[in-house]
Amino acid sequence: MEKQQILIAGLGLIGGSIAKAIKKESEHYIIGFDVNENTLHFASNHGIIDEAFTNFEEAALKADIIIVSAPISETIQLVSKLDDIPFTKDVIVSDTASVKGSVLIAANGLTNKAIRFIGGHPMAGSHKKGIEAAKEHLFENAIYVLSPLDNATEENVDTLRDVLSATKSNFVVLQSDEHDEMTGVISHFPHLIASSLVHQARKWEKKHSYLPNLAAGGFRDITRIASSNPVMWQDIFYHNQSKMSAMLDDWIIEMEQLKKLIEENEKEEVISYLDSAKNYRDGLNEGGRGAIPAFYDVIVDIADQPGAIAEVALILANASLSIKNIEILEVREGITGALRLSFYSEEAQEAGQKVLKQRGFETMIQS
Ligand SMILES: NC(=O)c1ccc[n+]([C@@H]2O[C@H](COP(=O)([O-])OP(=O)(O)OC[C@H]3O[C@@H](n4cnc5c(N)ncnc54)[C@H](O)[C@@H]3O)[C@@H](O)[C@H]2O)c1
Ligand SMILES: O=C(O)C(=O)C[C@]1(C(=O)O)C=C[C@@H](O)C=C1
Repeated sequence: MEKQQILIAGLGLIGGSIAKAIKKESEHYIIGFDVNENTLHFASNHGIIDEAFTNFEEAALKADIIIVSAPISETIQLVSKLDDIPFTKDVIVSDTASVKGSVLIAANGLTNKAIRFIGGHPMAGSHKKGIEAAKEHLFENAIYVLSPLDNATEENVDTLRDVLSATKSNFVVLQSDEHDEMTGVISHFPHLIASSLVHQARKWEKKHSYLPNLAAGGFRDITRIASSNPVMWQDIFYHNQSKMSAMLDDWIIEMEQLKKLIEENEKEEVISYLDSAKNYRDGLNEGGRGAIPAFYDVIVDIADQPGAIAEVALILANASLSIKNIEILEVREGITGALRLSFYSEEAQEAGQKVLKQRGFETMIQS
C-alpha cells in the first residue's frame, strides 16, 4: 500500500502503542499531536513518531489518516474541531474511545465533506497510562472493533484496516449501540465491581488490620483493574451511563437472590449458580470464542531462597520450553513459596510439569 501520513492525536498508552506498532511494521509516516509537550518530546526522542505538532489543525492538514486517541470527552472535542479544518483531500478519521455512542454522534454531526469516519476500539489495554507504558504488541491477537459511518466507503475501511494490521489484532465491525452494550457487560461493569470489592476490603481493614496480608491470588486477580486510571473510567461510565445503570439494576436483583440462597442455605442452588458460572467461564476459552487466552499454567513449589526461580527457569530452558509468564505467589520469608508458570500450549504445559517433577519439584496443573 502507498505510504500514508498518519496523525495520532493523543499519544498515551493506546495512541502510543498504535504508533509503535505501525512504526515497527511499516514505512508509514507518523505525525504526533498531544496537549502534553513532555509526551511529544518522549515520542520524538524514542522514535515513536516522525514529526511532532502542538497545533491540531496544522497536524490534521498534513494527514491522510487521523486516529484520535485522547480521553473520550477530549476525543469528542477534537472530532468536533475537524468540521472547521479546510482539508484539500478526503481524510479517514478514526478514534479509540472505549464507548462508541457519543463519539459517533459527534462524528455524525460533522458537515465537512472531506471526512470519512470509522469509529474504532482496540479491546486491550492495561491499568497503566501514558506513553511510557505504550507497547507495540499491546493489541496482538486482541479484538479491534470498527464502526464505520455512512460517509466511509468499504475502500476507506480496508485502508484503515491495512494500516492497523500492524497491531496484529483481529478486526470486527459492530454498530455503536451493540458495541456499548457488549463492552458494558464485559469491560465497564466488571471494572465497577472490581473497585467496589476493593472498597469492601478497605472498610473491613478498619476491623482487621491484618486483612491485607491475606489478599492472595484470588483478590489480586479479580481487582487488578481497580488500579486503572480513575479519570478515564469516570469518563467511560459517564458516556455509557444508561447501559451501566440498567446493568446495576440487574446486578442488584441478582445479588438479592444470591443473598437469599445463602441465608437459606440452598446448597444445591448455590452449587448450581457457581457451576454454571464456572462452565461459562471455562467455555470462553474454547474454539476461539473469545479473546480470553486459555490457561496453560503449572504451579511449582519452590524454597524461598536465592536462585530458586533461576533453577526452575534453567530446567525449562534446557528442555527448550518457553514460558509466556512467570508469577511469584505468596512467597513469605522462610516459608515455601510457589511460582505460577504460564506456557503457550497444553503440550508445553505437560512437558514442563514432567521435567520439573523429574527434578524433584512439587508441581500442580492449574486449570
Ligand atoms: N487504557 C485502556 O485500557 C484503553 C483500552 C482501549 C481504549 N482506550 C481508550 O483510548 C483512549 C486513550 O486512552 P489511554 O489509555 O491511552 O489514555 P492515556 O491517559 O494513557 O493517554 C491519553 C493521552 O491523550 C492526551 N490528551 C488529553 N487531552 C488531549 C487533547 N485534547 N488533545 C490531544 N491529546 C490529548 C494526554 O496528554 C495523553 O497523552 C480513551 O478514549 C480510552 O477510553 C483505553
Ligand atoms: O487490561 C486491562 O487493564 C483493561 O481493563 C483493558 C480493557 C478491558 O479489557 O476491559 C479496558 C478498557 C478498554 O476500553 C479496553 C480494554
